[in-house]
Amino acid sequence: MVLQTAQQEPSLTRPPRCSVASAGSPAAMDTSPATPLLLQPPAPSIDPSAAKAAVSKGGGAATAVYDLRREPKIPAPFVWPHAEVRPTTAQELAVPVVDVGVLRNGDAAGIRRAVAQVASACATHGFFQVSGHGVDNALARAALDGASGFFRLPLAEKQRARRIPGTVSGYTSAHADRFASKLPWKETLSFGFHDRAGAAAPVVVDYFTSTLGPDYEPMGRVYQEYCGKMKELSLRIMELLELSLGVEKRGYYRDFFADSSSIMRCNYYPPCPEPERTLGTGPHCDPTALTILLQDDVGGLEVLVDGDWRPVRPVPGAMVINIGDTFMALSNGRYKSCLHRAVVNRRQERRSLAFFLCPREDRVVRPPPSLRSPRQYPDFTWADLMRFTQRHYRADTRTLDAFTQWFSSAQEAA
Ligand SMILES: C=C1C[C@]23C[C@H]1CC[C@H]2[C@]1(C)CCC[C@@](C)(C(=O)O)[C@H]1[C@@H]3C(=O)O
Ligand SMILES: O=C(O)CCC(=O)C(=O)O
Ligand SMILES: [Fe+2]
Repeated sequence: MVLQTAQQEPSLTRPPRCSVASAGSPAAMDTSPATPLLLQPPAPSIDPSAAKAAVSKGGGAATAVYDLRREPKIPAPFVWPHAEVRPTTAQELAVPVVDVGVLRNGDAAGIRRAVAQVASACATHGFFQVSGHGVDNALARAALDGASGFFRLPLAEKQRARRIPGTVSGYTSAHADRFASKLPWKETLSFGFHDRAGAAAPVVVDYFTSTLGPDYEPMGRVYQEYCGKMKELSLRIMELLELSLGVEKRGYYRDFFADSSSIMRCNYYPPCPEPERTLGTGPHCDPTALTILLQDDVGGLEVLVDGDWRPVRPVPGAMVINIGDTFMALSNGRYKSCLHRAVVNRRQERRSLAFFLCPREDRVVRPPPSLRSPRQYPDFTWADLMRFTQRHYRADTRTLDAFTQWFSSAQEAA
């Protein structure tokens, strides 16, 4: 890893008043000028050996070089509080596999079954898996392998796509450019997928070619097609959620997301010499509306159910679905955003692709009339919540509550 001086994140006028802390998570983003660590993942199956940490000073900024391939134990910034790395219970979570293909062929009994499965999952832990999703294996495989190919590039090449401060797009290693502690043991590559009335401009292809060059056009095309399929699947799932909530206006959620500003995130979790002391992704609810997760066969996703962290076993060909904070607000709290995390292991790298469905930035998040009273959350836009998570608050187990307090106090003061 190479230490560099952090970019001072621009801050909005009124940072959150509340110094909310929950489950040991930081009250608000640590905006002190952290000296970020860049985690260069070991090539696969490298066993750590003797530690070598050299600290050298240059130009007034302290720089330290860690080589995670050699560290016998993980650097302090990656060590999480025990409360958050609590071990997993052995018992896997029985997550229903919902056949969403029934929506395409109008199978009334199948639709009733799917609606009942979704209602039951969302009334408890909020996770379900989907089959009949229409994403062919070759495309899913290409998207997963594309992620491996990118994360195996030399650090300097990946850094050409480094995250733009204050936004979610780009490459990050351990979020070391944003946080000074509880660093997640992962690298990520995120980019936007915007479509208007179902027509998607080649924004993903453009992202790869403009950020990384024309050689990355094929990779951009894979993810452009993949994101298009994810959006189609998201809208079918919105139909099932609508039916399961008894929303009187058919198409309310589907129309709400017809225009979208979604986020695609590739997660890469290198093997870790001390997996029991860190996390790949810390305990959180997704601030977004719906997450479609394609995971490889390694396993690591865990859901908090009745105080226990329960593994979600990868089901070949299925995709994992969970609702996030924005949909919790769209259902006026009827469905809860799901609390989950990702653990790492000693032996195997793990990849997961998360497609986060988000409304158009300026769309006001408001539940359908039949679910509106009493209102649990204020009207807000996705741009408001997104900026909150990118500039003021590290998304954790109670992001929407913290956001609501911050947003309401900012409105009162205005
Ligand atoms: C809007 C987002 C913020 C995060 C990426 C998307 C949806 C999930 C969020 C995240 C994964 C929740 C856990 C903390 C986080 C910082 C992370 O570990 O990556 C969150 C993402 C982010 O802020 O980059
Ligand atoms: O990698 C996983 O299994 C989960 C990742 C996740 O929750 C996220 O990126 O929001
Ligand atoms: Fe998540």
